[in-house]
Amino acid sequence: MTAIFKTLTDVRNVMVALPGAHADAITGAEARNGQLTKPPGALGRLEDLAIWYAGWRGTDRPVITSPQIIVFAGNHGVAARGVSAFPPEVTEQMVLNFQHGGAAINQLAKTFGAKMDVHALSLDTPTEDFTQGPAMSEHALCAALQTGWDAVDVDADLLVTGEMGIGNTTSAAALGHALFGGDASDWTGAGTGVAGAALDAKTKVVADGVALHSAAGDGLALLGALGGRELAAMAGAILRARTLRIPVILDGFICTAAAACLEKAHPGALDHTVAGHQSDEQAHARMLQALGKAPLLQLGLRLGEASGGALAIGVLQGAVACHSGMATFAEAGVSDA
Ligand SMILES: Cc1cc2ncn([C@H]3O[C@H](COP(=O)(O)O)[C@@H](O)[C@H]3O)c2cc1C
Ligand SMILES: O=C(O)c1cccnc1
Repeated sequence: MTAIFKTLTDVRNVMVALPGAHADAITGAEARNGQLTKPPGALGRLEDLAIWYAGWRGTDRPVITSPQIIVFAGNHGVAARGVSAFPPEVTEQMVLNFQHGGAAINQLAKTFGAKMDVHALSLDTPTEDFTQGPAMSEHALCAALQTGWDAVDVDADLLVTGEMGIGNTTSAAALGHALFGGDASDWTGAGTGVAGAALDAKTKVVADGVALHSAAGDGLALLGALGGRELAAMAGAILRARTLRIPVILDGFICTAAAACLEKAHPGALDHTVAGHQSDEQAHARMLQALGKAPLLQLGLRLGEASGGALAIGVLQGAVACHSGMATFAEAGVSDA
């Protein structure tokens, strides 16, 4: 299925018709898991992961051959408020770095055999400062969702979405606060290294933005009011992956905030996703908890770019390789209990 997003109604129409996992494949994978040459449960969470992956791929013995990583980049009007330790031009400079293979995510994509695509979204036109009005119009939001939707390789069998956008931890914090409540300080963190009075000012920007837009509407409306083009594109890609039954590994705080908008708009929209890691950005743990997602890794990363999600590809590859490649007790002639 493909879709053209002209208005948010078009997006909502897709969200009410999302496919689920294949029940037969789950049943088959559970049965196979019970016959593999290991004590029951000895592969811990890898067993659940493999069964989850099998369900979405529709086979009890899946393989992962074509992981895709997509990094979306966008610029933020709110960056003019001094909310980042780095200037906005770094967004475009890092896009060039991605294209030349020099960023952390390039090395991780290569390490885990993933195809990596980079999409820069209107970098010369930052979103509006969300303390003054909505970050994006409905038209701009839909265009960014569409970019993400179109970026997914229909032949991929695993997707990781990531981002680059100076100022986007402020957007993600505002979304967390608007979607899940609490105080602005619960959701606002260091990002690239903001501390002290600058962190207090960043927290106030988050509080002001959420106060202005708290009545914007559902998760999609809040994504438009407080998000950024790269966040909307990640949401669009995650949604497309769901329609294609491509499992998704979420990256850090910003990716999770974008994904959370989908879950809030339509509970269950993230059932085809796992949390790749828990970022060091202080509010990521809270956001994962609110979504009921237990991270696969916790390595103290606070980078974004899809880096934590990329590392988790290796964990999922390991889980699926064991599940699909191991001998059963009967095949190996090993006595079971
Ligand atoms: C050189 C560099 C590379 C990055 N790669 C990811 N980010 C990360 O930092 C930014 C978010 O932090 P804040 O909200 O504080 O601006 C995002 O671009 C994110 O992907 C980077 C940041 C920098 C400076
Ligand atoms: O968790 C993240 O994705 C993150 C944290 C800090 C800075 N950039 C990204």
